[in-house]
Amino acid sequence: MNGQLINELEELGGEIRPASLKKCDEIVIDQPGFSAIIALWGGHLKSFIPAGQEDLLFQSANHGGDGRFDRRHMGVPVCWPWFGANEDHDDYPAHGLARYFRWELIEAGRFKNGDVKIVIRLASENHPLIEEMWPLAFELRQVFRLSSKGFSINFSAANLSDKSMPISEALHTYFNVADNQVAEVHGLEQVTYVDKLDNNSRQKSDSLVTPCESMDRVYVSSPEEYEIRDPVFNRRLVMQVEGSQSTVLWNPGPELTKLRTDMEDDEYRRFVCVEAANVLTDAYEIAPGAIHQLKLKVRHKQLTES
Ligand SMILES: O=P(O)(O)OC[C@H]1O[C@@H](O)[C@H](O)[C@@H](O)[C@@H]1O
Repeated sequence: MNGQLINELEELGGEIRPASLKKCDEIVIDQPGFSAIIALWGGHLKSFIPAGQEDLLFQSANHGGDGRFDRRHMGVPVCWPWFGANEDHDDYPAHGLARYFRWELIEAGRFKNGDVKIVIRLASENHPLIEEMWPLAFELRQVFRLSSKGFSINFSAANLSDKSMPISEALHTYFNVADNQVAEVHGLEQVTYVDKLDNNSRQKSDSLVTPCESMDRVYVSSPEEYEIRDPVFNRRLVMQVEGSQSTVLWNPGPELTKLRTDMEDDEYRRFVCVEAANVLTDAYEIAPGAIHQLKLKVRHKQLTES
């Protein structure tokens, strides 16, 4: 990492925490209104804590294994260029490659209004293993905008190859909730979803989602705004998306969590994954030379605040 970037980061009240996760650095930003951590391993926004509040993002106490494709459940994993299992290679990791490689910091600064701006990049040409597993050249960027009101991620993918690139993807956010039994997801009422825990049957419901447990749903053609209400933390987490046609709602519940060696038995109680995605019928192709953007904006508000 070059010295100028480190100086720019320090001017923001930021620092590099060396070799913190999977032998990669983390960027730590400490501001009067919030603190945030971006792990360069996988390009995860790992933590975002507004002043005086609980983290908006969950981190598992279980660090998973040390292998490249062992996961740690936390923050905002980037699932790209495929979501779920790889259709052609059953030995490839679930949810693509982007979350398993080291991203690089390329910019640290501020937007005009003073919000913190951090830009990171993952280019296939820098990783021989990516080129072996996914022969179409690409460059990914995440532009993080961080302020006391919340965070946004502008994820972009450029197809640098001369072939169409088939994509299914998600910003697989692990939201931190005090108790999934009373947390509620609003805004997906009357939207058709594919229920992966019920033979991929298509369902629709009139009501908000609660408790947020033992569910694995893909809402297709979903709206651009939805939210989590957390009565214990007394807050709403309002999500606005662009470039995302699907929303995935996931919580493994007690039985599936017990079967996992990479999550503690009771941790399912403390997160809900609400994922800005393009999957199933919303999967798409990026034309040669084209760029696709997926944007997620998360604002925290008090429960009664409009
Ligand atoms: O890869 P992770 O972080 O363990 O997440 C796994 C889950 O991710 C969800 O997005 C999928 O819908 C689930 O089917 C899957 O089990």
